[in-house]
Amino acid sequence: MATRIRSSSKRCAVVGGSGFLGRHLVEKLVEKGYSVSVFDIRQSYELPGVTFHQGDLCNKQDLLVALRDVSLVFHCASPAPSSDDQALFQRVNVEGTRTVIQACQEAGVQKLVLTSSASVVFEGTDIKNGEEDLPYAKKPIDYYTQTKIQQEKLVLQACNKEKGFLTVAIRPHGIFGPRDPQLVPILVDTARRGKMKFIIGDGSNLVDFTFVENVVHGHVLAAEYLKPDSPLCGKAYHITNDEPIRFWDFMSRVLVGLGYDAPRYHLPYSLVYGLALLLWLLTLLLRPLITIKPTFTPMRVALAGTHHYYSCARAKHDMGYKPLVSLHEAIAQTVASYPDLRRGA
Ligand SMILES: NC(=O)C1=CN([C@@H]2O[C@H](COP(=O)(O)OP(=O)(O)OC[C@H]3O[C@@H](n4cnc5c(N)ncnc54)[C@H](O)[C@@H]3O)[C@@H](O)[C@H]2O)C=CC1
Ligand SMILES: CC(C)CCC[C@@H](C)[C@H]1CC[C@H]2C3=C(CC[C@]12C)[C@@]1(C)CCC(=O)C[C@@H]1CC3
Repeated sequence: MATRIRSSSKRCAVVGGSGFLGRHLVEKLVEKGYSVSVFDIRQSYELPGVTFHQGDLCNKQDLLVALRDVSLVFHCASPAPSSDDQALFQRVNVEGTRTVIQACQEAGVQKLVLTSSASVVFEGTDIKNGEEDLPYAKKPIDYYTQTKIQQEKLVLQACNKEKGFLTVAIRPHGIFGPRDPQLVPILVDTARRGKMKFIIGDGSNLVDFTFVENVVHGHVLAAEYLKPDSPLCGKAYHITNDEPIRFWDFMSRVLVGLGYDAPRYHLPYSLVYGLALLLWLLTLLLRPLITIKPTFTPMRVALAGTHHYYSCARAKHDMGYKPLVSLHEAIAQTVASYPDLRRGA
């Protein structure tokens, strides 16, 4: 490891800071008096007090410039799960994370907080109140998750108290909130195309949806509690709203809030999963000729039709985590933030 440069504990960098979660995190850090550098392949906004560095996290030289004099790094960059590009996930989430770790060590960064995912233990079957010590999925639901597992292992294994390099992983689940490019837009698009009429399964499956501000709060707490003598070193933490909700109730509340009808008709889970699998195989076969982007992928069907909610008791115990915004309030704020997605808009 290279010679350490003394850096202020209030200087931090957010890798992936132009993204949905990253930008919310940057805004909170600025509010809390941190001086923030954003490192991302794109710049999506400007904010006083924030320095932007555009580059690919697979390039160590680019990273080193952004990490100069920084003591704390948040790594929340990833290709979008929907990209379904195996080589890209491997390059960015695995090789790129290795590069982020090396760059942090060379730049004398003391703390690295990774945004992992609760899905690293999910294999498409029920998880009820899952704790962090569940084994990693042997058959992850997609390439994205497969590389999130490898990424988390790399970051946690890099924790080294003797060398003064501390790491921790935050595992959120189903992040939503203002400016989210995934969950609400995909849901509304599906509704607008008349495909949100069906409930997959009996509709009783409980899932965690986590408001982005609570996810940010978990990251900030993790950074502040990560010290050589703290239990956080080299560990993973679930961060959720701590209010599991029926998947289809959540979808209905968002849809109805935006003026659409709630799904009503039930379809058997195994039928929909089987059809999604067939469609996925078909898209693979046809890929050289045409690109099809199915709405109901096997991954989405599994996420929509099974129980998967996680305990955040460890985060409560080790870093005093408590969600700041209730699910009720979070849904209201989210719905109000999308006037353009309202029915008829
Ligand atoms: N959205 C969700 O429901 C969940 C997300 N996560 C994790 O949270 C993190 C943030 O996710 P979101 O904010 O939703 O995604 P996002 O797609 O909005 O943000 C990711 C950012 O990473 C940047 N990025 C991608 N490849 C890069 C590269 N090679 N070099 C530099 N920057 C690069 C993108 O430009 C983007 O700004 C990700 O690590 C994701 O795996 C975990 C659980 C749930
Ligand atoms: C078309 C509908 C049946 C459902 C639309 C909603 C979905 C787009 C979302 C419901 C659960 C979400 C989720 C993720 C992405 C968006 C959903 C599938 C993740 C896969 C994002 C990345 C992660 O790390 C895990 C998330 C789990 C929940």
